[in-house]
Amino acid sequence: MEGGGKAHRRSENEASSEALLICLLHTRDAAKVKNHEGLQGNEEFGLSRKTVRPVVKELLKLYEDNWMLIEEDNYRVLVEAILDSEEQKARNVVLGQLDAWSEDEAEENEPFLKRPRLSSQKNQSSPLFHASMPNCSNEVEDQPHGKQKLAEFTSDKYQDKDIKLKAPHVATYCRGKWKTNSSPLHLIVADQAEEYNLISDNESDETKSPVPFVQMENCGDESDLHHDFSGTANLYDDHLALEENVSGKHLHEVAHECEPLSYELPGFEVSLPVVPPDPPRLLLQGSSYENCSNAKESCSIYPEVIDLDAEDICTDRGLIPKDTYSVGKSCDLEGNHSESMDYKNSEAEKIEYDAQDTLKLDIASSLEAVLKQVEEQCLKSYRIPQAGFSLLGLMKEVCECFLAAGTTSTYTEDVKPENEMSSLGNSIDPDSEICPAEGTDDQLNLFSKSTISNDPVIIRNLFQISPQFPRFVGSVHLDLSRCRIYLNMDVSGSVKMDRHIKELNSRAPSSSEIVIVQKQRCYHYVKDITKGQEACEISLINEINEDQGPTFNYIPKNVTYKNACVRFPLARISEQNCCSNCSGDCLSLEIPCTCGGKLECEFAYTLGGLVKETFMNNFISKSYSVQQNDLFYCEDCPLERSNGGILVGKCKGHVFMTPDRKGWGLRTLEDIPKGAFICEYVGEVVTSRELFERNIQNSGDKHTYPVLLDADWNSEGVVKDEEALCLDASVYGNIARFINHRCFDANLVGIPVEVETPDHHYYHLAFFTTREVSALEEITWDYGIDFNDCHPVKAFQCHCGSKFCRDRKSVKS
Ligand SMILES: C[S@@+](CC[C@H](N)C(=O)[O-])C[C@H]1O[C@@H](n2cnc3c(N)ncnc32)[C@H](O)[C@@H]1O
Repeated sequence: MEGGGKAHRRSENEASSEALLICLLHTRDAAKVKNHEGLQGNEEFGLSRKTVRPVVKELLKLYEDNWMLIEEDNYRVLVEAILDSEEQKARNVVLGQLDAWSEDEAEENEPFLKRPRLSSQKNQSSPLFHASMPNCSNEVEDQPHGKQKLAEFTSDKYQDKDIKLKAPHVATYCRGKWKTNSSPLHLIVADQAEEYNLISDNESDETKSPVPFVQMENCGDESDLHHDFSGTANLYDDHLALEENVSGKHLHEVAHECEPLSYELPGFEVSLPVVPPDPPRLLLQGSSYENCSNAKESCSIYPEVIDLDAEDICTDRGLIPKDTYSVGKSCDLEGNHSESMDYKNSEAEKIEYDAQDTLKLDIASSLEAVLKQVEEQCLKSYRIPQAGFSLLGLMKEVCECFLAAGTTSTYTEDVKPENEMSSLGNSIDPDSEICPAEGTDDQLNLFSKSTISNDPVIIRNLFQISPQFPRFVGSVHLDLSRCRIYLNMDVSGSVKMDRHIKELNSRAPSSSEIVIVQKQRCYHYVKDITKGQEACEISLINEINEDQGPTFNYIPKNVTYKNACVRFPLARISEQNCCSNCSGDCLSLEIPCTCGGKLECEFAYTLGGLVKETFMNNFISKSYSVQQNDLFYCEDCPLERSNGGILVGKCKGHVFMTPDRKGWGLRTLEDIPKGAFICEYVGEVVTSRELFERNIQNSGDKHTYPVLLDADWNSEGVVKDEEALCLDASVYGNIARFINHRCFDANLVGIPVEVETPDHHYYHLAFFTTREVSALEEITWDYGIDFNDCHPVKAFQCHCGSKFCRDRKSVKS
């Protein structure tokens, strides 16, 4: 029944539409069109029902019988579709190459390859950015633009009540003795659920900016990844897979998503079905690494060269890609790459593109005819005086404009390349190598070194400037068909162009080539080193060398190794220091609970969850004595919350390879206020004896700087060394194991915090910021090492860079 009803509606719509169209052609007045009764059969404009009907039919099919979409903008869609259809018919006659195409076929195929740009869309960026992932477009609508999964360190949602803080018992082992370290420790934590927007607010405006990142993120399965890397195919798909894309969308959305690149230059529309897929579907970026990581744990994120070589593109049916054409690469844990994108497996497969030989226009063999045709159309459509007009000349001009724009990063209003990049935490090295081109000819190098700006060019802007760019199939003076454009995809997934376009002497002239090459500097990226064990993802990135990260096992919480005794008799704990009502929000109580009493009715945390400044300052400056400190515990401190997964958020810090010989380090991607909880130092709880044995086994090769927990500090006697508890994060640990040392002026302090009930009474080491920390700043803590003392474990040479550096050797060198 439903089907019948639908058919009925369609029929009605068709009839109405024909009438409306005819009326529209006559009046060009939507108001009059509204009242269209009795207009059926009007053929005043020579448009027969036969002409109109199939177009209307297709439009209705395309818009799922949503007549409103067709009706919008004074039926412009319909009019354009019919005109296109008629034009196509005319072209077919001129070319004499479309004999096999029946009129109906032409009507069916052509109108939907060219989407009318509504006047309101004139200033919009290329809709291709919206359409890069046909199979994902529906999801995109619901996603925030360019949101990156990063986390937040601040904790303004904390409603912590009392926390129980103890004196720091971080210690180092020296001369067979543990030294309690009065220097702070530190560490990192991520929490909360504020998403990080990779693009500016402006950019997230749909009308101004593409949504490359979003789209890819939303398509996070493996196949999507492949799409990412094979952007060319995607782009092509976007044009051709119109019908697959437009399900039930508003016309504006549909047009925005599906409009072909060739819109501005009408001549290109002819070659839409046969032009090679638009290469830099830059949308592959953002997502590429995301998806790559989704599929695998880590990867080298860059695709292999995508070379749209003539041999790859031209087939016996014209410029149709071979099966192997799209060459997105995926990678496995070892960074091995494998071909991941098979054109045949792409969305384009759905398109009647190369499947049934329906396209018989052999443009490869008649490029001149096509150009001629396009020129004619340009002349006709734009009333260009014929003398001197040349399509290739026009293309050249566009291309040169693009190239010129590419030398500055200020060619679009909404481009903020540096900001974008820095917000990603990816430093853009001005000295980074430009990928060498084959057949380099300095004379043909469009960008001399001196004119190359250091600013990255975000590729999407390229499309904003010249949506037709990938479609250049020839040139007059500058042989664009032989140019390669080198694109780099940075670790954030953004594609940057190296503004390095060179003509290739060695290449056959009939191909457009877009080459995506991996930057020579090796990047390594792991999306989430926690493997999903934390509430937020914590990525690892190496922009410095090929090190792919240490081998260790991520654990979100301490684990107890063998003999470590973490269960202490309750009798050892001063009960009056424990608050039985601590499970609630102590901070909100009018009369502070017992927990606060021990801190002179001062709670350690602000309502925002930061460690209070007074407490912090006291803590840092105080000379701690174990026995002077009371035992506290609290179930609602930031640390506990993070352990309980309450602080669900997206990590806003990551592990990175330091450039200054410290190995891996940890840095924030956001500004962090003073007193913010960063993370806990997590590792294996071992006894000092066990640790000693480990060090022996490691033959002193490994630098292990364990934290001495020394939990039994409330007992009367002195804790024996062999029973003292330590945290060893060398094999099992969390992100804190990546925090490097800095002498004295580190930006973190480690504060012992008790978060468990007394029968699990050892403290946790929580790291808090000692000052405001800026985005991209490395997070450090003072290990408390006496570099000039002998140490059972081979000490590293300190490269902390602090003017207070205690390592004399380092200071000298
Ligand atoms: C807890 S790990 C920190 C993460 C470490 N950088 C890595 O790559 O895994 C401590 C080790 O980092 C290195 N390190 C930390 N701070 C350093 C500094 N200021 N100068 C030189 N090396 C440092 C030392 O090798 C030390 O043994």
